[in-house]
Amino acid sequence: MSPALRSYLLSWQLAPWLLWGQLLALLWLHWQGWPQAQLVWLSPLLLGATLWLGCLYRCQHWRLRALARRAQALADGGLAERLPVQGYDALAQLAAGCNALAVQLQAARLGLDQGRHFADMLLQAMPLPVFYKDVHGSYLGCNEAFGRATGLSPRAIRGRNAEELWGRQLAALHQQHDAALLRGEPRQDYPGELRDRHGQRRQVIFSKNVFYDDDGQVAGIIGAWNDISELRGAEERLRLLAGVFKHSREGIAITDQRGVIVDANRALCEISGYARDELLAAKLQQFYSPRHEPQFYEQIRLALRDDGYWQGEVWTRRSNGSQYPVLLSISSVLDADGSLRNYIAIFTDISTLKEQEQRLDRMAHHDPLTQLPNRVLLAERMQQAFAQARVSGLYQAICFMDLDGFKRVNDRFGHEHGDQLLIQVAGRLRDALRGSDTVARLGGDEFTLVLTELPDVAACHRSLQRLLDIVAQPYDLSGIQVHISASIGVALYPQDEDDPDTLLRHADQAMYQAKEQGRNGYRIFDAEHDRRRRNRKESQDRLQLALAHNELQLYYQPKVNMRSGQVVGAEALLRWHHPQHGVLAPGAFLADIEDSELDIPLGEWVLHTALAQMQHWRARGLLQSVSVNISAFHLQQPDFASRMALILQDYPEVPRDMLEIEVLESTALSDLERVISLMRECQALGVRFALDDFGTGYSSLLYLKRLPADKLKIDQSFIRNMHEDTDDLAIVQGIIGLSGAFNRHLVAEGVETEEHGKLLLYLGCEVAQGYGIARPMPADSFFDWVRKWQGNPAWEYAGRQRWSQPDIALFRLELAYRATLGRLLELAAGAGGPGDWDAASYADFACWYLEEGQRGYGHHPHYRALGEQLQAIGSHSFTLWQALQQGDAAEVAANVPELLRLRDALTGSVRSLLPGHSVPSRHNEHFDL
Ligand SMILES: Nc1nc2c(ncn2[C@@H]2O[C@H](COP(=O)(O)OP(=O)(O)OP(=O)(O)O)[C@@H](O)[C@H]2O)c(=O)[nH]1
Repeated sequence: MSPALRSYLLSWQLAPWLLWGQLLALLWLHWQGWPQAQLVWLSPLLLGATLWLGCLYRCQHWRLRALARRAQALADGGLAERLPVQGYDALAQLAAGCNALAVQLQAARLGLDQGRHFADMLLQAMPLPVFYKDVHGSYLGCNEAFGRATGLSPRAIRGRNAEELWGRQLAALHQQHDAALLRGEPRQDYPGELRDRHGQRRQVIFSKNVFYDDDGQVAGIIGAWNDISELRGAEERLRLLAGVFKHSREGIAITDQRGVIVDANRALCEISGYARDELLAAKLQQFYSPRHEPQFYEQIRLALRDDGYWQGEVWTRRSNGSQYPVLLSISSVLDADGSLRNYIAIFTDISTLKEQEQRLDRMAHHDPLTQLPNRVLLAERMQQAFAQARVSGLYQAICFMDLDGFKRVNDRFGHEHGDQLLIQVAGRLRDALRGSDTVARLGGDEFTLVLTELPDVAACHRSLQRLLDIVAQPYDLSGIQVHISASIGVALYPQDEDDPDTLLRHADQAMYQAKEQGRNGYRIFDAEHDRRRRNRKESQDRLQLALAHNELQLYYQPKVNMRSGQVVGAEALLRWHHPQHGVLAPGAFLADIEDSELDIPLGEWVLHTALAQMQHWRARGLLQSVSVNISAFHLQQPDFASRMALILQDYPEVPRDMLEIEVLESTALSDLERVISLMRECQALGVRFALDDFGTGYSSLLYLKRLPADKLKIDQSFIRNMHEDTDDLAIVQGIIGLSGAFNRHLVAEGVETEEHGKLLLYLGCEVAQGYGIARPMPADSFFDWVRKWQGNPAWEYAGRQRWSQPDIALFRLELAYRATLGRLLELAAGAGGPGDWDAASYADFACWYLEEGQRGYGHHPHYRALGEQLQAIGSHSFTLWQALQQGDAAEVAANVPELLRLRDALTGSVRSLLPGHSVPSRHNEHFDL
C-alpha cells in the first residue's frame, strides 16, 4: 500500500466507507436470512461499534499526528520541545522515548556547540596564523592572527584559492604539499616566503595537515605558519658574532660574574700563549702583571662596578712569563633584570705598536747621528729643570756649545770623520754630566747642555771649565788624531728669565761673544745688562712714539737777577704728557735715550719748539733769552752746527744771541777739542753757550779757560746744601770766584728758599733759577708770570750787602760749629757711640773769636754775647759729653734743651755780626710759585 493510500485510510475519509461496509454487511446478513429483529438490534450495535472504533481510531490518529509533529520539530532542531506523555500505552512510551531522545540530543548539541565554540576560541587565540581550506583548495576560513599577518579577513579569503591569495609561485609550493597530504602523506612542514600586510617579505615555516568530516573522510586541509624572520636575523647575527669571536684578531675572553673564563677565542690563545683548555676555568687575574700596583686592579674593579666598563693599557703576562702591553676593554653583560651575568674582556696586543711608538718617539726626540736628545726633548727637559729649580732655588745653566774650527775637520778628513768626531764629543759630554743634566744636539757642531742643581755661580764656572777640558782632549778618528776646542755661551737661571727660548737665545748670544773673545772659553750672559738694554730700547721706541704723537711739551723756568728783580731769561725744560703716567720730567725718561740716535730728533724738536715760542713771545712783546739743553751725543754730531744754522733760518725774527745752548760740563770734557770747535761754529751763528751743572765734572782751570762758554750754571746740589755743608759752601764760593776770574756770567740753579738767594747775593751771585723763584711752567703761564713778577725786596736789599772774606769765614765757622754741636745732640738722642764725636770746630771758633773775630768784629755790640754763648755751649757740651760717656741719662736730658737754646742764640749772634741780617722777609722760607 502506498503511503498516500495508507494515510488516506488512516484519515477521516475512511468513515463513510465504514458506514457503507456496515450497510452492505447488514444487507448481506439480510440476504442470508438473518431475522429482521436481529438485524434491528444488530444494526445499532454495529453502528455503535463502528462509531466507537472510529472515535478510537480518530483519537489514536490525533496522538500519532501530534507525535509526528513533535518528532518533526525535534528533527528541525527544536530540541527544547517535549511530547506529552499520556497514559501507559505504546504511544505514551513512544512519546516518553522521544522526549528522552530530545533531552539527549539537546545535551549532545550543547556539548557540540561548546566544543565548536571552544575550537573557534582556540583558533582565534592562537598566535600563529591558521587557515583551512577544502580538498579542492578553496579557503574556508582563518583566525585573527592570519588577518594580522596578511591583512586579509576570513570573508576575504573564503572561496579563494592559493594562487589568488599568494601568487603563482607560492601557490605551486602549497599545491605540491597539499597534494601530498591528500595522497595520505603525513603532516607537511616546509619553509616559504610570503609578504606581510606591509608588503615586507617574511620567512615562514608552513605546517599543514588534513582534517576529516563526521564520516571520517578527508574534508580539507588546515594549516598554519610560523614567522621565523626574526629568528633567521638572530641566527644570522649569532653566526656573525660567532664568526667575529672566532676570527677576531683581538683576544676575547668571556667570564662569569667571578671573572672565571667561560670561553676564549683563538686569538687570545695566540696572544697569551695559553691553550684554550688552559684558559677555560682560569681567572682573569691570571693575566695580571706585577708591573701594576694592586690599586690599579682595584680601580678596574670599581670602574666595572660603577660604570660597567673599563678600558686602558695594561701589562699582562704570557704563559711563558714574559710581559707585554695590551689595550684591555672589559664590559659587563647584564641580564634582562639587570643582574650581572658575564664580563667580556677584549685584549688587543699593542706590543708592536708600543715598540713602533718608542721607535718613533726616539726618532722624534733624538738626534739620529749622536742619539742625543734633540730640540723637542731638550725643551721638555728644560721645562722639568725649571720646575725643579723653582722649587729648589738652585741655579741651572743653559749652555750653548759650538765646536771651534769643526769645519776644518770635515774639510780635511771628510764628512764621515766629522761625524765620528761629533759622536765622540757627544759621548764625552754625556759621560761628563750627571743624571739630572741634559746634553742635546740641535744640529751641526752645536750642543746644548742643561746643567741643573748648581749651588752657586762658582759651581757653574767649574763645570764649564771641566767641560771645555773634556772636549779639548785628543780624539782618535779611525787612527787619525784630532784636537778640537769648544766655545760655550751660558744663560743662568734664575738670574735670567725662565723662558726656554729666551734662555737659549741668550746662551747663543753669549756663545758668539765667547767666540769673539778668542774661542776655547765660555761666557755667561749678562742678563741684567741685557734687561737694561731692552728697557732702554723700549723706552726709546715709546719716546719716539711720543714725539710723533705730540705728547712732548716745553715748560719754561725763569732766571732772574735777584738783586735787580729783572727776569733775564728762561730755561726750556722738556715735559712728557704720558698717557698712563701723567706729566714726566726729563729725569724720568732722558737717561734711556742718552747717546742714542733719538737724541738728535728730540734735540732738534726742542730747538724748533723753543725758537717758535720765542718768535711768538716776541710778536706779543716779550723778548726773552731761552736756553735749551742739548745732549752730548747730539752736540757731537759732525753736522750739528750746519743743522743749527738751518733751524735758525726758520725763525729769522728771533735774535740769535737770545738762544743759549746748555751743555753739560762733563760732555764738554769728553772731547774738548771737538766741542770747542763746534761751540765756536755755533757762536759764529750768534748762539751762546752755558756750561750746565758746573762743579759736578772734573774741569781743570785750563779747560775752563779754553771753553768758549758764556755762562756757568752752578749745580743745584751745591746750592741746596750750602747752608749746612761747608764744602758745598766752599764750592759755590769757588765757582763764583772762577766766573769772576774768567769773566763768565753765572746762574745759580736750585734756589729754593729766600735764604738760598740771600746767601748767593752775599757771596756775589746775582742770577738764579729755582723753585724759590718759580717752577717750570707752560709757555702761556710763563708769559703771564713775567708780567706779574716784581722781584723780592729781601733779595734786593741783600744784593747791596756783599760779604767780605772775614764775613764768609765767620759764616763757615758757624756752620762747622753748628754741625759739631748737632752731632753731639744726635749722640744724646741715641745715634752712635760717644767716641764718635770730634769737637775740633769748637776750638777753631774759640781761636777765631780771640783773634780774627776780635780784630774784625770786636767793636760790634753782639760780639761779647757771642763769646759768652761760645763759653756756655762749650761748658754744656762738655757736661753732656761726660754724661753720655757715663750713661747718665738724667744729666743728658737736663743739658739738651739748654744746648738747643744756646745754639739758636749763637746763630742769631753770628748773623747779627754779618751784613744784611736785619731786613725782614716778604716771602715764606719755602715758597712755590
Ligand atoms: N760631519 C758633519 N758635519 C756637519 C754636520 N752638520 C753640520 N756640519 C758641518 O759643520 C760645520 C759647522 O759650521 P761652523 O760651526 O760654522 O764651523 P766651525 O769651523 O766650527 O766654525 P766656528 O764655529 O766659527 O769655529 C759646517 O761646515 C757644516 O757643514 C753633520 O751632521 N756632520
